[in-house]
Amino acid sequence: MTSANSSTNPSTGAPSRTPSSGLSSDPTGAAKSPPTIECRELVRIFSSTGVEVQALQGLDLTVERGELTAVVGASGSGKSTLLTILSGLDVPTAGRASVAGHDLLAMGRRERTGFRRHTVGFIWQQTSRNLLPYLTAAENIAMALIVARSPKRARGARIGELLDLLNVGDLGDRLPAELSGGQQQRVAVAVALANGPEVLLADEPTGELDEANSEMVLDSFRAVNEQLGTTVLIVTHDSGVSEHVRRTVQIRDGRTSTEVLRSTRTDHAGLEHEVAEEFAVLDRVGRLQLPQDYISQLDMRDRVRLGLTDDHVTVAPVRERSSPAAQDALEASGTDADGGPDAPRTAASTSEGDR
Ligand SMILES: Nc1ncnc2c1ncn2[C@@H]1O[C@H](COP(=O)(O)OP(=O)(O)OP(=O)(O)O)[C@@H](O)[C@H]1O
Repeated sequence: MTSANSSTNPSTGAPSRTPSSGLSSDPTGAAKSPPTIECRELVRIFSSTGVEVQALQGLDLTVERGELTAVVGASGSGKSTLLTILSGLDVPTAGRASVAGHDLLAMGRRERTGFRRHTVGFIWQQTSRNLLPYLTAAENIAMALIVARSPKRARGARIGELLDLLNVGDLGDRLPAELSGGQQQRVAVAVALANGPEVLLADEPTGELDEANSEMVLDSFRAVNEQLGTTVLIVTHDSGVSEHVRRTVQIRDGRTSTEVLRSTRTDHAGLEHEVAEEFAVLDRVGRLQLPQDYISQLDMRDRVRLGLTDDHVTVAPVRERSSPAAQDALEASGTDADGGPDAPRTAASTSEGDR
């Protein structure tokens, strides 16, 4: 089921903290820290040889401190563009973006360098891009500590801690070529954590790995998130990643379209169950994207009819009146020809009962 995520927490049924809405008010009234990542109406236009490509088309995204989030989307949907902006490697064309209190559009060169050195850690898809091939795993981490100007005397202990945290404690003396792809990525996570970043960003970190290695790497992200409290954002085209994170945001055509939130619920017998619920993202001006399969199934095109009831909104296809055959078929099925009051209920709903 897909519903707009504007008011309840799916795991408790209580008023939620609405992760995608961008609101930072706490329903309990307690003061709440600002989101670690916040994007509003983010636009990135690339111009090359006279052709403009809108990679991001007004993207909204809010990630609270300490969240572990995956951003998934098809090839070309804008995932890497978003990540290079959040890591300070690229600057958006318009909109607002901030990470750990740094305004990514207003940052000067010096702040940007400091931001990349101390605030964010980055993991690339290509295992070979993350590690220096002629240094051992431990030396790669040491190099990152030197760049971060970590005190020399603390480095040995920190390297050991990071290798243990990433479950590669016994592999510190190996060169990257002597490690499996999954082990290399786990060392890469350790390198990215060396500067003690508030935010860890990963671009397709499992893209070159088989299933078993992917699982291990994703478990490492979870361990880092839970044990260090680091905010983690992973972008991937692999929708299977959503099973490893509590929150998955789907990007379509440069904008966030849906979110899957996973939670643990306890039944009457005291047994715990993982529950995943899908929500449509409603932006600040009321726009949402209907899932493509809903649109196809109901053959919705160009315009739809909206209806407001006490507690939900309906979206119904508009049928052409001109075709008598279609009219007959619709009447036979008990559906109003123009998608009026008898029209079937469709995807978009803000009904409390639907959540
Ligand atoms: N430097 C660039 N110059 C021109 N167009 C670009 C540039 N970078 C990205 N694009 C375009 O922007 C769009 C989004 O690209 P992006 O790499 O962000 O998508 P993606 O979702 O990460 O795709 P993939 O999963 O294939 O890596 C694409 O149409 C791409 O061709």
